[in-house]
Amino acid sequence: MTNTAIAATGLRKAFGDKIVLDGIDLEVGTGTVFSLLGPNGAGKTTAVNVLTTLMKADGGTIRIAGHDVESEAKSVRAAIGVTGQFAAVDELLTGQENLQLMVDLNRSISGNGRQIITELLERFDLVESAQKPASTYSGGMRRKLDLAMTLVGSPRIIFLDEPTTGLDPRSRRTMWSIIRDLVSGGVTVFLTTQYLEEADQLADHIAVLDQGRLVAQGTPDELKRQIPGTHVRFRFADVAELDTAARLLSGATRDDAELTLRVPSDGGTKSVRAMLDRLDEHELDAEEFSVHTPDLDDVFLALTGHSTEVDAK
Ligand SMILES: Nc1ncnc2c1ncn2[C@@H]1O[C@H](COP(=O)(O)OP(=O)(O)OP(=O)(O)O)[C@@H](O)[C@H]1O
Repeated sequence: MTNTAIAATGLRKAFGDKIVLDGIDLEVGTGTVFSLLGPNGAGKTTAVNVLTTLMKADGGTIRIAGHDVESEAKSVRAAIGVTGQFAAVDELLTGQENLQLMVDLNRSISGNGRQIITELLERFDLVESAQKPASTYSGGMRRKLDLAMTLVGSPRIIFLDEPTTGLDPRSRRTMWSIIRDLVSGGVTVFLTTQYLEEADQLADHIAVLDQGRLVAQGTPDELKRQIPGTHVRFRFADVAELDTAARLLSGATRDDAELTLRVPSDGGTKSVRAMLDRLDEHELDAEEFSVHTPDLDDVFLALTGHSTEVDAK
């Protein structure tokens, strides 16, 4: 048994002379959420297509659940579920019929198909609409049905290509909690998103894709620490304390009106503890204390030189 669910090395893909994936290496641990983050057109869907055997890479090797994507495509397909941006949902069929179709198509199902459908409808809160055509569903319901259809065969590795694009905040949160439940059940999730908050919320590991390359990889916190701007903020009871603290902590900038000090820091426990110890030595007690890390929008801007704002529509 391997602890790596997805491993890709030197992944390359071009359309004509447009290089979309320019030598990508990535590794996703079993039972973790990996988020491939990038703006529109960065190559996220292409990466998913190549990893899931839907498209042939021009170069590189990919192993999914220990199987080589090229020589063992069938085993790879049996191990994965894919939910794309363009839902597999048939608008004319009801929710239940869509799920039944997946059951009928999925020869590997061992259990009772009817029971699987009932459980999925309940789990995704779709029981009441189960007999209605999917054309009457909201965007959020359609996404849920699409994911439910992906789960019919109980895949252990799931690819979610922009699962919440276009959803309202409430439906997005519902989808997040469904994804978290899947992961707590041991499922590995490969998630693409243009929403930095989504990657921050869900992912154990984030890779930032820009112009065919991964420009950064790490945990959300590691990424945030890579860029300048992380700082620790203290608030003191009076100006005298603020004065003393400002002398003790190097690089601090003060705000006399707010009685706060802002001290550049990597936000790590070691450096924060050192600051607190220093204040403690002089019997200074901050009234408020917080570590500020930039959000992922800042990270993207710092790493790629452009924001995702205009694209994240
Ligand atoms: N079959 C194809 N033929 C030619 N060019 C393609 C093809 N598929 C994708 N591309 C191009 O490759 C680039 C990456 O597309 P891709 O869909 O992978 O990006 P993405 O990051 O998923 O973006 P989005 O968020 O818009 O889905 C785009 O410039 C796109 O136009």
